[in-house]
Amino acid sequence: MQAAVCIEHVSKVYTSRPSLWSRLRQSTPAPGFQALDDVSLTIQPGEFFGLLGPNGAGKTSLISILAGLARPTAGRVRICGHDVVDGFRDARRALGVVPQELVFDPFFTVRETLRIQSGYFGLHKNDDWIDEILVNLDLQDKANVNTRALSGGMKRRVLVAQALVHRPPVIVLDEPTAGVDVDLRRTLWQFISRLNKQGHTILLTTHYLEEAEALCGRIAMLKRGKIVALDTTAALLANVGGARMTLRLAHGWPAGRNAALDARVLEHDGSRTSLRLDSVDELEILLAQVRAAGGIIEDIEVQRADLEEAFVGIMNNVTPSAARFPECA
Ligand SMILES: Nc1ncnc2c1ncn2[C@@H]1O[C@H](COP(=O)(O)OP(=O)(O)OP(=O)(O)O)[C@@H](O)[C@H]1O
Repeated sequence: MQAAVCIEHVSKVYTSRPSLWSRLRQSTPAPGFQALDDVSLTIQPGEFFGLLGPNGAGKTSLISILAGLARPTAGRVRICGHDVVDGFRDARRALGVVPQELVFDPFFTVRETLRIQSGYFGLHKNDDWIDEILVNLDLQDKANVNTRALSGGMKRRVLVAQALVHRPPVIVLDEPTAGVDVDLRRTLWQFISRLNKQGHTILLTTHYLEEAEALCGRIAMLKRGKIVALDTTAALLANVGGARMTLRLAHGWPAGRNAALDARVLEHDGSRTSLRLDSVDELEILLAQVRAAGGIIEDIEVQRADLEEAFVGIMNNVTPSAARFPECA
């Protein structure tokens, strides 16, 4: 089966143009900034795939390369078999991108904006599908409203609609729910999930890890431009074990007293320290070890492990990741 998205050994280095001052001084130009470092991953048709990472990890850089807005410094990307550089038009036609930034031409209504976008793909009688998108995104009342008169959340709906006008088999959503109310989130995810069930491949970046956990079948995590985890959501959750225990300690964590205990630490946050708990049976043993190490426990909270756990653990190199890089079909 041909991959929906195939990313092979992609690197991206942003080179800064030397300033006039440094050129006059004939000083050496600053080295480029490596935003992506040998990234490889394959997304199969029909997958709901999550791309996660902290701010600046390289998610938008990767999406820009997918969309043909930036060129990789090394490596290649194919969308449904089309190279994003050599076969730009076909690759772009196979892709619908919901960008992070709200950018609109302020002179057009919502319907005009969607008709113009359809025109870019040679679709001149697209109103039936445009109407369907408007209804599904609860935008039908705004069809004839100028985009500049829309609220931020409404504008984001229009961005989603714009990405879908040409019914792309692959839909990329770059933080689509940032600054969006609960209603739109629900409407948006219902619609996107339905498109996914109809066979569309979805690539989602988000900082809302509970959304990624609920929606994505597989997840890749990026850290400083490198993939540090790539697996099914279920496997990533299984790696973090049973639960997280958070302790509030009177004099902070007794670091360096018990190496095995230190290795359990997921996160320190002021007087609170979170530990990995593999099973409930361990609770009493760990509490006894903390006390024996000199920790004075003031409060205890136990939570089931979630994707946030996996994310924090992997980013802090605590949780083993299962990075596998299958070849593209
Ligand atoms: N045009 C550019 N020129 C130079 N550096 C850039 C450029 N675009 C991005 N960067 C840098 O590349 C790194 C990755 O940025 P990118 O926007 O891809 O991260 P991100 O994972 O999408 O972050 P966020 O979650 O904040 O959106 C950052 O350090 C950023 O400052």
